[in-house]
Amino acid sequence: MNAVLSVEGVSKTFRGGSLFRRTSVAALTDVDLELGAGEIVALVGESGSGKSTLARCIARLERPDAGRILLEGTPTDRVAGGARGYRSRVQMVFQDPFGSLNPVHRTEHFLRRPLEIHHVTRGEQETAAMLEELMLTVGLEPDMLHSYPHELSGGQRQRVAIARALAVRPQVILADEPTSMLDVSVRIGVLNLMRRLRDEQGISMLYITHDLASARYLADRTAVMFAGEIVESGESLALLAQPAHPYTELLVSAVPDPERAGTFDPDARAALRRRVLAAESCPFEGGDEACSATEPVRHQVGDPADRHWARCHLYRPRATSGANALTAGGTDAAAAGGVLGADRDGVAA
Ligand SMILES: Nc1ncnc2c1ncn2[C@@H]1O[C@H](COP(=O)(O)OP(=O)(O)OP(=O)(O)O)[C@@H](O)[C@H]1O
Repeated sequence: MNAVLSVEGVSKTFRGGSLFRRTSVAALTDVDLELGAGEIVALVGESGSGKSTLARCIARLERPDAGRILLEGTPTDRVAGGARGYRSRVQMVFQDPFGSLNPVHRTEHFLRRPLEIHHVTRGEQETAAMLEELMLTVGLEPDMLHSYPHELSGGQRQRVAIARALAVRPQVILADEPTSMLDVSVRIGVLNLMRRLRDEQGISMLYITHDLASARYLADRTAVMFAGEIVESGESLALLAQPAHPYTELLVSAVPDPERAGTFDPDARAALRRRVLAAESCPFEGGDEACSATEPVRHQVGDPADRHWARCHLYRPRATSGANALTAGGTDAAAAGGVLGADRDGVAA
């Protein structure tokens, strides 16, 4: 598959502290990621693993210290039309639909502005038609163009934010936890909208989430971030059925599974999770020494068609995949309903 977006060896360290007590956080270390045309890739990992920093680097809101990001083979800072040209092709949708829409403006304002700034439409008639089309595309009544944000529900606001991103006809949408602040009942609608936009308009998406079940439901591929590195990646169904990195296993084991209650020890998992969150080096058994001696290489996992790999010294091929909460209900959204409803802490708790 030809990559629309390629992230190659990107690193980013934040430096801070006082003159006498410098601190630094390696938010991203040598990250590689590809997004194919019309592909949805989920980026999963716990809070602080570097997901948003990666999205912000791709959106040119942060500058990487090393590595490069290419849009159809062109470095992002050399894309025709400069920053505005790039932004018309790569749009970001943020987590907070409440904070991202200025309360003093009506919906129409949010959609009209990008049309005008990026010269998408010519003349009032074309603009009015486009405004209506955008509303219908995201499943909102055109009447709501006259509504203020406080008159809309959270789900409706996030649809307006998505319509605003669509206004410039982007090739790529970076969606940073777009459903985590929405009521459980409307999350699935927003995920279905994103899927429909990919199917109908061929838009590629990077979907950042804590919610593994929604990654499985929506994304063709899933990449797992741990402490600023991508430690595992593959077709979502294969990866989540057979997690190979111990960190992915830990995330999967946190997904509520009424059928398999008691198959893992919650105390042991909580203790491991505390070690993971405090970790500066690999906290998994035997990994620390091995990882500081040599970088783990990528191991292919399972069928090559699944493009599934993991980077871990502990990796050993397994004969069969094990069932877990994410494999129990097939791809049916209803089966995953309880899990799609997990809060940002639901997976991470
Ligand atoms: N502007 C900044 N200055 C200093 N440190 C930062 C900055 N932005 C992010 N960080 C740090 O970089 C690390 C990665 O943060 P990032 O927000 O990318 O993680 P995340 O996986 O998106 O987390 P969350 O899911 O909570 O948004 C964290 O340790 C964070 O504290």
